[in-house]
Amino acid sequence: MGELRSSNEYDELIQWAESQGGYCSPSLVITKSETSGSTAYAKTEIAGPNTRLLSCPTSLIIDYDKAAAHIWGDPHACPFLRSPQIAIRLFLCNQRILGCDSPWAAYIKLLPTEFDTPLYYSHDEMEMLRGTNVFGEVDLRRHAWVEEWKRGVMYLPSKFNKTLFSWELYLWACTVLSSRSFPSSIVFGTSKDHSYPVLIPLVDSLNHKPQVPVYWSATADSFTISSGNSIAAGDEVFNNYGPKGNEELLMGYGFCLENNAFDVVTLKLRHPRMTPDKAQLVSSEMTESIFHLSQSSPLPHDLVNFFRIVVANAHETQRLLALRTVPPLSKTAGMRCELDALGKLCNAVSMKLRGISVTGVANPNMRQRSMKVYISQQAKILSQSLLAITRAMYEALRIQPESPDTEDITFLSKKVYERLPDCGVNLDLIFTSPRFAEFTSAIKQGFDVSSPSDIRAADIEDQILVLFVSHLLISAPAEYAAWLDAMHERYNNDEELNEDYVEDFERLFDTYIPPLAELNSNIFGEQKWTPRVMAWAGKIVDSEGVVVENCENGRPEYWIITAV
Ligand SMILES: C[S@@+](CC[C@H](N)C(=O)[O-])C[C@H]1O[C@@H](n2cnc3c(N)ncnc32)[C@H](O)[C@@H]1O
Repeated sequence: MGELRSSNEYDELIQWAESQGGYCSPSLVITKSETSGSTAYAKTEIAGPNTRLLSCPTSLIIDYDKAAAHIWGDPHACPFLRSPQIAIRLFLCNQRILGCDSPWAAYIKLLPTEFDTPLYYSHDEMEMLRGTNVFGEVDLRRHAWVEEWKRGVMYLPSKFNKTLFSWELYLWACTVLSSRSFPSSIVFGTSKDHSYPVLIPLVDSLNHKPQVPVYWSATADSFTISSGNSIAAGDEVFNNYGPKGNEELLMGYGFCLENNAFDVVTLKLRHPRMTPDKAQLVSSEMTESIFHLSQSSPLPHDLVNFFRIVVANAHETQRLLALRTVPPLSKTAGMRCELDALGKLCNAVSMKLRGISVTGVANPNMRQRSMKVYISQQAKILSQSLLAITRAMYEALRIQPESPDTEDITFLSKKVYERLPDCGVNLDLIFTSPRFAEFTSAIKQGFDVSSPSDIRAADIEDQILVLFVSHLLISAPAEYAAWLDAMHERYNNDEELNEDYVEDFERLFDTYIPPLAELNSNIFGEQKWTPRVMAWAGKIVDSEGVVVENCENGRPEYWIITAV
């Protein structure tokens, strides 16, 4: 590789571009900064708006046609029409190999050769990212680029010395493209679906500042960036790379922004196996769905809806299908579904939050600073999401919002948990309620247990709940009338309680009911106790329950929601 660096590097770049029809505003000075390559400043005030800053002639823009023609002689002979970025990366590699002999030498020699993107991180640096999306993404991206590199080099015409096209050189080309390219859809008007990255020498010398007003304009002859407002003398002159979150900035560009208003947490959720009705509700052929949490939208409707679909029982699924045409806010399929969906979402978000941590380092370097900003903002958005989920639980349980509002999630979660006895039953409630003392006493004797913990330890929670719900179905207490009616309508029919299903409960009936009837004939001696009633209760226990974490001891509890 030829030696490329010179002292007045940026002047040479400007002269080279201007000699071919390019432009650099006389008010601009481009210098080399310590940390992030070139930085542009306003030498004198730039009067805005719409003052031309930099232009690159189309003849110098590095695009697919030039890359393909340069390497394969004829763009039609290039095998990468569908992956134009491969041709451009190979082209860039070759320009670097050519050194001073490259027609783009004035540009290539100024391109950075070291990057702070995570593909350049050491093992220890990667460890600091453990638990984040970037941690997993790095290996995937490296793998994809390595495969691309192998394919690219394989198809290089024989006139090229393939041994010079090393993986390190290809990675450099990939990173140059990820950190400073423009989309062909904007530069050449190619369709968005077929957009690919192109390099625009000189115009790519500006750093990123979100929301800074700039204009990009393309003509047949050149591509120009103009300022959208006036810039005072001495101020840095920025481009605006678009609304990018820190994950995208870190992966593609190697830096992060503090208080980045466009930051998001991306949640990729694999689809569990779904019934055809649920698959229809998800309305995607994909195997996973992607959601973005942000400060302004910490609990997106489509994310909650995805969890509703995942947790919905058959009846709730039908309700969701019927509600499809209703605006997103009203897509609830009842309290149980809401609680289950929000609970599972809460677990997923908490797990993600627990998986990441900011490692404190004295005198952090640029990479460590970026990671700290990235991870702490991810944690902040995840915490906001947990708060929004807890508030949504308030709404689902019809609890009056706190006044004044609080962000204390522990306090809010405690209130949610305390509300549950008004909406459902669990083992603990059955065991402590005087109303069910007679039932509980027979269970204690019959099963030789003294508490709900004993029942859970013996792994017979389901059976006890089936006995309890059967007891409610048989005794039909007035305060459960509305719920019992709903349960009758949903599950007490021949389709739900078919012979095979009821047969499974015959053994349960024979094992439990006669001995319990001896202990308490008042409750268990009733003629109404049949395998079918127990099967009906079994359906209810299976479908109308929700696992909730006890906020005091963190233990999962199974609640049957009886509010309708
Ligand atoms: C298109 S280049 C911008 C000009 C660049 N400074 C150069 O070396 O030519 C993009 C790179 O500049 C740096 N950069 C851009 N904006 C930045 C910012 N706001 N903070 C830190 N680095 C930035 C990053 O290294 C990024 O990969």
